[in-house]
Amino acid sequence: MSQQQDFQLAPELLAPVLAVLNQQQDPYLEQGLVDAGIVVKLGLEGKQLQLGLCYPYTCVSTYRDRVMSITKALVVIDAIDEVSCEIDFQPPKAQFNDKASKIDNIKHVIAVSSGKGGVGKSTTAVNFALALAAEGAKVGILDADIYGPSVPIMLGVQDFRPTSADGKTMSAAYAHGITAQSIGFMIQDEQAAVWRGPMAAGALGQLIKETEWPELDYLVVDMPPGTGDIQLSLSQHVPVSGAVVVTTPQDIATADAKKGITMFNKTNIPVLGIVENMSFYLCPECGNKDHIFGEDGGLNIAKRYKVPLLGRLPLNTQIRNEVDNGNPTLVADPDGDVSALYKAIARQASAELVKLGSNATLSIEITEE
Ligand SMILES: Nc1ncnc2c1ncn2[C@@H]1O[C@H](COP(=O)(O)OP(=O)(O)OP(=O)(O)O)[C@@H](O)[C@H]1O
Repeated sequence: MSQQQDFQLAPELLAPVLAVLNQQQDPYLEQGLVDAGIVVKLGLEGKQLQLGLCYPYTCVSTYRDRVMSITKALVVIDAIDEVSCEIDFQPPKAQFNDKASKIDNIKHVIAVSSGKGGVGKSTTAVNFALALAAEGAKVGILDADIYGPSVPIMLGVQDFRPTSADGKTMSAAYAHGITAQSIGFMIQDEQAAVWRGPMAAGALGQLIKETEWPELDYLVVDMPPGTGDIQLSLSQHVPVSGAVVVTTPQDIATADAKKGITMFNKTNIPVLGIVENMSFYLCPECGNKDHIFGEDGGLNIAKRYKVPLLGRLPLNTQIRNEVDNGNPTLVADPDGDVSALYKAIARQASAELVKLGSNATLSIEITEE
């Protein structure tokens, strides 16, 4: 439970109110609202019920519908004519083990990874981070794709240069409501491409630990692609609460995604779910859905590894144009259908973290295969 309960109702009213509230199932936690610890405050003023809810996962865009449905159920009780509802969001703090070097200010680190390059991992990481923020969280993104940093361009902050007031820590960029750090702010693309493993690992460690992160609920880490390349020589400890694995549906990509899941399993990092990117092409002319890269690849992996399929994103010119021009879909079209898909992914991924509970956090220790 994220907050202390403050229930100030007479026992004869408290019982039916709690019963009604617990009949309301949380769609992600799959529990009644009371059992899930979401109901934190109850009081009565005249015939107005004062209800306080505190969600442990981000879901602001669903508040309105939820309050309407809760109110409808509660006003059936005689003593209640109306409901005044306050809603808060408090993610539970992850329990870091001793080995992991904790990052101050950051409650959860979520790695976004792909077994293979070019599947849209960075596009997904950026829109996922913005979706978590749109759903009510304080979010940062760390571009750990040392060999091909694309987050600066995707967020439209490629001209940002970190500064340091004390010579020890460096500032981060702030774009579209999220904080961003990237090696791309410091070096030219060609420089990174020739780095050897230890140098890249050192740079990544510095980026994480020496950035002045504000208070963050989630730090999304856009990992380098792959599991068997130089990325795995980045042997270090980063406390990670969970990983999101991005794949496209075709066999060659899903085979690599499986390797990614195996890597996370070996390092005890829970996989929060799979995102199937470029799932289908929806013809704007005739509405025909074409599964260009095959069908159900992501779904099949999700079933095989018993992890959720968090969402399926279409192959869509809008997604490409917007993110490649520094104005990702969540910013360019926040209320559109594609943004709704990213927000659903954000809600479910953050809810999966809650379901994992205090077992969630272990350290990434990436070593050579
Ligand atoms: N769903 C999509 N529809 C259309 N274009 C997309 C989609 N997702 C990503 N793209 C485009 O595909 C290209 C590659 O995407 P991105 O850089 O996110 O891939 P990546 O997996 O991070 O690549 P790398 O591993 O090489 O860093 C970009 O131009 C991006 O705009």
